[in-house]
Amino acid sequence: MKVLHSVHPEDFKNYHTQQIRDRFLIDKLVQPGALNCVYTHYDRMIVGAASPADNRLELPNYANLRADYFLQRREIGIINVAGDGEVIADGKAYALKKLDCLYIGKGVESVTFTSADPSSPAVFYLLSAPAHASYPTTLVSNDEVVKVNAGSTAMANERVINKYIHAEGIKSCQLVMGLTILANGSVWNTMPSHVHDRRMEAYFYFDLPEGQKIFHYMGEGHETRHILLDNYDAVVSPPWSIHSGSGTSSYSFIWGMAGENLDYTDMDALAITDIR
Ligand SMILES: O=C[C@H](O)[C@@H](O)CC(=O)C(=O)O
Ligand SMILES: [Zn+2]
Repeated sequence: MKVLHSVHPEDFKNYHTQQIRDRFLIDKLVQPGALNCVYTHYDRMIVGAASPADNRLELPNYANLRADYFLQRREIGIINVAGDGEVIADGKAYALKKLDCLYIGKGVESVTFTSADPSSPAVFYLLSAPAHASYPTTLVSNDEVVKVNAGSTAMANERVINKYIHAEGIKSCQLVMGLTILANGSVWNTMPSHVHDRRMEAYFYFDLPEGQKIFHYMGEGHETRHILLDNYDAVVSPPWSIHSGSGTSSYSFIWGMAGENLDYTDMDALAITDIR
């Protein structure tokens, strides 16, 4: 499993384009018929994707983990962003339509992924953090999840925030996870920007039309840089970094965090006029 190491904010100021991409970009995650994971040293979050074709994919026991099985000391959040699929956790099957979320707790030994129709395969985005207690495996569909309206058309940031795994939602040890859908014509996410020193974050962009790009902004609020992303690219955000994006089209993205707490609202906002 590929490893991403942590970066100091003073060093980041000197990074050129390729260094930023090498240190923070997680691309080529989604590959037909394959499961890929990247181990980050930001709160030891593993970022992955499973896209079964006509095959069954298994969450592997990576050598990096030195564990008996993947979830021996970990929990995982799974969101499907494409065709209908199924996840089987220790023999129990869960059907996930697009935008449904499954949490699987520490101690589940076998996790497998399949697509209902190989011509319209599921794409399961995966986030896994270390866990020290076992919480029940829980499926929450997009129909039943808590939705929060944010932004406005005038600011080109009208969007719906869907919160799945957090202090008042699906119970977890440290994983916080959800997804945000931009309204047609809105292109700005997470603007005004914020940081949360107590948690890292990873963004995974999807439903970006072919030929379009995401400008994802990162860095300390007074020292920002950008990185250009494609559909199905993920990017890690260190605790000292803003994480905001604008697209050349509307899009959606999955956000996920791990760290000190499960409080979604524990954020320090920056005034738009203070961003440099
Ligand atoms: O810490 C929370 C995350 O950055 C996201 O939930 C923000 C987001 O989805 C948005 O404003 O659109
Ligand atoms: Zn955030």
